[in-house]
Amino acid sequence: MSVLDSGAGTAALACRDVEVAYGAFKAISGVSCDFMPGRLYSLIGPNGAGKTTLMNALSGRARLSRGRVALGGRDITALPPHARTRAGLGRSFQITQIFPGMTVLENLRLAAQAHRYRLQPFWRGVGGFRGIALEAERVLEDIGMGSLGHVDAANLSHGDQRALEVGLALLSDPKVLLLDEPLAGVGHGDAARAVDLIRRAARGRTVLLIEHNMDVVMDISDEVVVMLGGQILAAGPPATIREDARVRSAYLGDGE
Ligand SMILES: Nc1ncnc2c1ncn2[C@@H]1O[C@H](COP(=O)(O)OP(=O)(O)OP(=O)(O)O)[C@@H](O)[C@H]1O
Repeated sequence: MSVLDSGAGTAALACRDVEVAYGAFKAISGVSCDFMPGRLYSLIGPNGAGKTTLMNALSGRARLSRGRVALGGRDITALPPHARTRAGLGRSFQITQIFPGMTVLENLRLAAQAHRYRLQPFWRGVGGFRGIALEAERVLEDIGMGSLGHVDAANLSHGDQRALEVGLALLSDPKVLLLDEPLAGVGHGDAARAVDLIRRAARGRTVLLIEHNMDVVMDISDEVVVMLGGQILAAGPPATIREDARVRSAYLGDGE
């Protein structure tokens, strides 16, 4: 099913006629998408195409000048980012949100605690603390960093820091996960591990990924959404996108 189809069951995340304007300049306009449950989507396009702006519009970090966003059929257009997270929309944290001077496990525990507190502000008790510790340890294993729990987060390799960022996003167990360039700065040797992590993170959830590495995009995606000039140029399975003449001339054929 194409991301541009509508009315074919409830999308995990959807937007309709979304526009984000900075003054007179429309960074994105007329963007409508359905991201279906359990599927992995990559958002591609040349620099300045509007990929990050669309992701910000979905996560609540960019103000819409027009359009709607829905999560599991519920209109979340008016919700701020933290309320969208609580509703099941996760986004990978930026590297600056990892606390250096704290271990990997402490970072995960702190994020788990913050998430629980947002869900239930008057949450208390030893059982709760135990739950947090278990959640942090589960995610630590999920991101393949079981042996690095006691390492200072500041001393992690770039690849491990990106993996920890994904782990922080997984603590809220989101139904939909937005990942903005999770492979950025990851060395060639770590890329296969990062791809494996994304695949595992995608199990049972919808993932939307911004990624510049075309080999990874074509390998990992169920569907590829191509943006150009603030609009969606094409969307479909990797094989279809690879053969699309408009996409080739706009993007794939431009030497990237
Ligand atoms: N806060 C802002 N104020 C003004 N213009 C902005 C702002 N944020 C983004 N833009 C502009 O909106 C357009 C889309 O930017 P965006 O970052 O979404 O593109 P992108 O596809 O993510 O690019 P890249 O691959 O380089 O990250 C660009 O022309 C950019 O300069």
